[in-house]
Amino acid sequence: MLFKVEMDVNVPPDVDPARFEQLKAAEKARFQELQRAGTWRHIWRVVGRYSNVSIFDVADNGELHDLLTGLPLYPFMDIRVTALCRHPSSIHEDDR
Ligand SMILES: O=C(O)CC1=CCC(=O)O1
Repeated sequence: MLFKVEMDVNVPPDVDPARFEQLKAAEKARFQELQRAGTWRHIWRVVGRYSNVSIFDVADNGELHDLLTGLPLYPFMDIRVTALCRHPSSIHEDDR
């Protein structure tokens, strides 16, 4: 199942900068692991914001929930999820 996931990262003003850099490094490592696995299919930066738009390919809602809530930056994120399905005109067989 494909999902569009929009993530806004909110950096708390009082966060320890070194701690936040550690969390960002952990987030990047987890992202690249999931990207290699084909689960986190795409990511784009939203211009001018500390936000991204991503496409996830997971088995079900529960898998996506567990994955998102386990992200290192999850405590600092606002997340919006939109379920997607294949457009009938798509030429891509894997759009589902
Ligand atoms: O920078 C972000 O938008 C948050 C994030 C997601 C994957 C990653 O490496 O950082």
